[in-house]
Amino acid sequence: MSKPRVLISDALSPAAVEIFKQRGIEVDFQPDLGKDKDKLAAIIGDYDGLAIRSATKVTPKILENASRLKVVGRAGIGVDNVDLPAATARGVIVMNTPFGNSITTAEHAIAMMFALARQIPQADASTQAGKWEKNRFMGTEITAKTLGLIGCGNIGAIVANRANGLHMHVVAYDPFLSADRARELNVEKVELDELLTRADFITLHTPLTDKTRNILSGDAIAKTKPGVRIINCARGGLVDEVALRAALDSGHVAGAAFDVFVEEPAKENPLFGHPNVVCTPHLGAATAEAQENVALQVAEQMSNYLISGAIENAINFPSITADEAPRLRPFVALAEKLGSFLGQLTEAEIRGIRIEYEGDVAAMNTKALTSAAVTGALRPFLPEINMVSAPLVARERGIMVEELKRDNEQSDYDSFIRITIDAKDMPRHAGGTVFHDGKPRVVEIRGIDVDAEFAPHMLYVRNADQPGFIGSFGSLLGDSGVNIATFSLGRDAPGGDAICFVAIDQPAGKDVLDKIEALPQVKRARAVNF
Ligand SMILES: NC(=O)c1ccc[n+]([C@@H]2O[C@H](COP(=O)([O-])OP(=O)(O)OC[C@H]3O[C@@H](n4cnc5c(N)ncnc54)[C@H](O)[C@@H]3O)[C@@H](O)[C@H]2O)c1
Ligand SMILES: O=C(O)CC[C@@H](O)C(=O)O
Repeated sequence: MSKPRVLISDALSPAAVEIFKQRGIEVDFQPDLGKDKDKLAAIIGDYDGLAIRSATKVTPKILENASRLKVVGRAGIGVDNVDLPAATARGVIVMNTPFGNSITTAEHAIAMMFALARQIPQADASTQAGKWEKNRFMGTEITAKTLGLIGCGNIGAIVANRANGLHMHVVAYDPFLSADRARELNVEKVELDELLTRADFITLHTPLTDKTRNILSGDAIAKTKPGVRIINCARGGLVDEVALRAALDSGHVAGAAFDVFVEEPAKENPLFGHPNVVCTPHLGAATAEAQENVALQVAEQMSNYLISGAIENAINFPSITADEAPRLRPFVALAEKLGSFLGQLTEAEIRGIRIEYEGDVAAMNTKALTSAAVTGALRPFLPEINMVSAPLVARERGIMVEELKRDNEQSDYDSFIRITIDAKDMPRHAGGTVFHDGKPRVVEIRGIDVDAEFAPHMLYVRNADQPGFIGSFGSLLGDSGVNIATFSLGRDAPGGDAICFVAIDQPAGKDVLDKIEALPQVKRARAVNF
């Protein structure tokens, strides 16, 4: 059998090359190739593995040409340069290295805070220009100031630790930060509005998701303390750059230090040119130590997978042995999709996730299935979660994960999985099974029987069981140009609570959802995607 071949298309530490060679893998190291997407598309078909940082974009076009590609390894955390659904659809495992560069990135955020407080880049430029402007650069002390952390995961927690050492008071907004973890980190858990009004410095450490995009919007920036300084070493798009520029121009915001931008590479940007702005070109992870860590880790993980099939830190697949894989796969999909359905409906803090297994499925590898359920439930908030890290991520955030197994005397199905998300506002639950065709189906929502396959775009509607609803709902979708693919209905009693779960061919926009919610029988309407 020929040796597996790996392409490294970004500037990884050469330590990775050595690992691949030692493990008997052929390796091509072309550190600038990621910037040339046509050349990458032309040669990717020759490789079993692709090791990248952030410059290489793994697009559907690259994946179409990647006929033998089995694994993409990201030496770093964020996988937003990889089209995950396209990779998953082609059966390509995507791995990351969740912790290797966390300390380095936290240190960059702290360095940016000091650069802002003492205007070091500006003072350096002025001094080296021979100006000696001693009176121009009046700084601010960091000691006893309040640091507002938006996101308190791996990196946020390290920033909190360093800020405590600097005698700052740290307040944190993170819906997944438990009271115990906040105490352990010596941070005060607060809501976002309170953080905005209290913080002298704000630093962002969340992923970019639908819920965090523009978390510092113009409105949010307007609520901040006059003279606040803002640091973003997480992801471009968390802050509205145009609104921030206006707030810098007006003097409301005293300074901003950005490592990441809405468009990267950032050649032009609304923040550029402002005297109180400090920018770096996505250098958060750029230390020799972090790059060595992530390169070694990604090379080990990819080699293990290519040689023995072992899966570690995969974003899109659980750790499963070769024997179990075929039987488990449809139930993994069921657990993840049920979890994802409930996670997408949940806005409030999640306290617990319960997974009940009934019948044959109770005798399977429920650990992998529970990880799949937790991954699905938390991915709307934590897009980088994977099935390996899901139990730890839940534990660290104080989310209680409970597994119950029963025989199927009570159930109509050979195998049945029910998931309950216990959120601060209310519990939500749904159950499903896999039919002989191997397709996962939802068969119960809120205790009401339904029967629906999952589809990429769906509408979930809760309504009162009253005449006229189905007609007006169907007409509304038709008038809005939304085609119904499948339609599943259920109710608890005639004239009682009803549910409809509808697969649609086009995603439904907010305008359509607003119109559905305006129908007199409707209590709630949500778009969910799988
Ligand atoms: N600049 C760089 O070079 C660089 C390097 C490494 C990581 N990063 C980025 O830093 C970010 C944080 O990385 P991490 O390893 O700490 O991730 P993490 O998953 O450990 O932590 C992210 C935290 O954000 C929280 N969060 C999610 N949604 C939220 C919301 N709506 N409001 C508030 N908090 C929310 C989560 O609960 C979690 O605790 C990621 O976006 C990552 O890609 C950037
Ligand atoms: O590879 C890099 O330089 C950036 C890495 C960083 O953005 C990450 O998400 O790990």
